[in-house]
Amino acid sequence: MKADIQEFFGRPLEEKMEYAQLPNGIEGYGQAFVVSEEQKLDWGDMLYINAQPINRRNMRLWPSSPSSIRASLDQYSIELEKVARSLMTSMAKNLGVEPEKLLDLFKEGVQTVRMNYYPPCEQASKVIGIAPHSDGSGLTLLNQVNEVQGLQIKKDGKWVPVDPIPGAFIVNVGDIIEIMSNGVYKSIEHRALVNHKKERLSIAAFHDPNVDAMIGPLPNLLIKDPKKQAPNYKSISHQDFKKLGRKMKLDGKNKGLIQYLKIQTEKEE
Ligand SMILES: O=C(O)CCC(=O)C(=O)O
Ligand SMILES: [Fe+2]
Repeated sequence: MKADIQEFFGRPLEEKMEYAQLPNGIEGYGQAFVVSEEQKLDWGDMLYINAQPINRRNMRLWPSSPSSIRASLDQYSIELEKVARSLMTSMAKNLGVEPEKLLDLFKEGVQTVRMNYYPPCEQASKVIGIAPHSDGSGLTLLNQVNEVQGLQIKKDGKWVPVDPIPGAFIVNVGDIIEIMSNGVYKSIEHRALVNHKKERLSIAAFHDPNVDAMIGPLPNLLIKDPKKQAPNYKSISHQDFKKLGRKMKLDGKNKGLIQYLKIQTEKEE
């Protein structure tokens, strides 16, 4: 997977443009979160594909060269889905909820894969690879493809670098798990910086519930713990969640969709 994607991004622009995003779509080769003509663009290209369920795949936008890339993506998608489910099983247990209550929402779940390519930039400090955001997913498995540092997470108000460890995945809790766990698990705000000499690549696999799922605090969780009985987030259909998410430019976690869905308690105000 790593070698294939590295090769893909190294191909001439004309070839990559064969898989260019269609108007008003984000699937394919291009840039994410472009919502206006005026905004400053992130310093990176991406290839974004729908991976699961299989009927959501648009093979027109899956590169066919290098010749192994489709098979690699397919295998990658299947294996990562297993990892995500196993992590969610542990998370549900940790919440005191039967794993099926969470896993059922992710059955026939939507998985998308976003491959990021950040070219080097002489003036690296003046640009950003990917602007601060929390993932709108359930769970993200992030793979830093080469050993160029760039990812940072926000911890206690400060940006902390996450060093790439060969063979390791970074697990990001996304907004959907934050909502489903009623805020017990918090989605993580992160961004990617650009290196002034070296290119950087990453692959993010986003694991989302199935298209018909309702996104809201798990009812069983609310019943179980009397202290958590009040939902801290509004419930919304998965489809509306995605529609709203797409309209928002990446602008940190505090202004994102998760903030909009939060039910403010007096304590926090
Ligand atoms: O490149 C990275 O390490 C982060 C990518 C990312 O946050 C994303 O694709 O959502
Ligand atoms: Fe992200």
